[in-house]
Amino acid sequence: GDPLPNGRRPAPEPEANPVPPESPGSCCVSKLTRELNVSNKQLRSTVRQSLTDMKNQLEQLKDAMGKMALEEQQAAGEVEELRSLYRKEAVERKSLYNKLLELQGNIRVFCRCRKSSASNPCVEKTDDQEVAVIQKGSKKKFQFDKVYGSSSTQEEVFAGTLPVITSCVDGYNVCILAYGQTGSGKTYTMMGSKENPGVNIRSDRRLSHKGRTEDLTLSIYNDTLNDLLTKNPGAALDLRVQGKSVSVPGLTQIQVQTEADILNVMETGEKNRKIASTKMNIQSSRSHLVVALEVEGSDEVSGLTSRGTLTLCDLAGSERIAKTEATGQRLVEAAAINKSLTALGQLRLYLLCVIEKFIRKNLQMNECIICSKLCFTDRNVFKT
Ligand SMILES: Nc1ncnc2c1ncn2[C@@H]1O[C@H](COP(=O)(O)OP(=O)(O)OP(=O)(O)O)[C@@H](O)[C@H]1O
Repeated sequence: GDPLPNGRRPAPEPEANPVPPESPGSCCVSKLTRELNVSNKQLRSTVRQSLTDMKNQLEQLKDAMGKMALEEQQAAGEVEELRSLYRKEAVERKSLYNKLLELQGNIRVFCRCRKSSASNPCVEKTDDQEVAVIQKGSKKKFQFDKVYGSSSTQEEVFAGTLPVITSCVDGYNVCILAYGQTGSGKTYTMMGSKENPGVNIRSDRRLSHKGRTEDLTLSIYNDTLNDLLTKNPGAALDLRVQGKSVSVPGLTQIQVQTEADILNVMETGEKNRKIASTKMNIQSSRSHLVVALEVEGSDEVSGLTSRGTLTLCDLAGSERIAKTEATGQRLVEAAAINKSLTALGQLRLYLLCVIEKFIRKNLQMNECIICSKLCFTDRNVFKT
């Protein structure tokens, strides 16, 4: 520069950014900064890539969910279609099943033989539908819808009744009657023992598995109705007939679900049953025992519900009065028993005539055979 007035030269101007002499520490920092910048860039690019991938995946997920919703809608439609088909099939199956039972005979008679003893006439099962009774040297044969031999088990007899018992769940009313002379095994067949239960307990068990069941138990003694499940079993009840329905107002009704409930109801009923002795059997039951099971069945798939009643009757002994040599109260009982059994027989005849009329009208037949044993002629006279 130009010399100053005082002859001195101006001091040189300092540099705007003087570059400090590089120390070993600052060299390391700049290297690290560079590296940091590089990894920052890489990280940004990775994050950008991940975000793009996630976006793509979200799009795919959205597509998949849309497809699933569509498929679900279609599946729901198919399920509804299958449900309605099932409903139709269930109704058809029930109707065919029950028609089959009707064709086999709406009234069926089974015979269960007991082991013959020296004092009893010899009863012998000759085939599945025939028994022979040998008495005083002569042999008489009788036909039934089914014959159970003297070695038949409780399971076998129950299996024979099972098809009609199953109808109850479909809303049909079914009645099973045990009929026979005193000591012939009616109570054994219907009630059985704790270890080897009969039709009553087995059907109760079976039906309580299939639907909601309610038990009613009553006895009929000398034309008097007694509720066997009430705390006051001696009180007589009335029978009410309204149109086609018969009811006993005030009859105790107990809901049964478990096996313990069933046994409890049966035991209470049995305890309250009037038992008196006769000449032929010390533990002779002198009353008819009626156990009615009201079953409400519902199909969870189709939503259909039905209500049926299974009536199980252990009738009083059907022996002849003269044979038992009954006198006094026993004679009164025997007369009442025989009167009610005769009424039952008359009802059977009436029912058979109704069935015959129905068959003639619907099938236009002049002559028909019902239950394989009864033959009707044109004048409503029947022969066995
Ligand atoms: N199939 C059988 N196997 C074994 N024991 C039987 C059989 N049938 C009946 N009994 C026995 O015979 C006896 C009389 O049977 P049960 O009481 O069932 O006759 P019942 O027809 O009900 O008589 P009642 O009319 O007097 O009531 C009972 O001790 C019973 O256990």
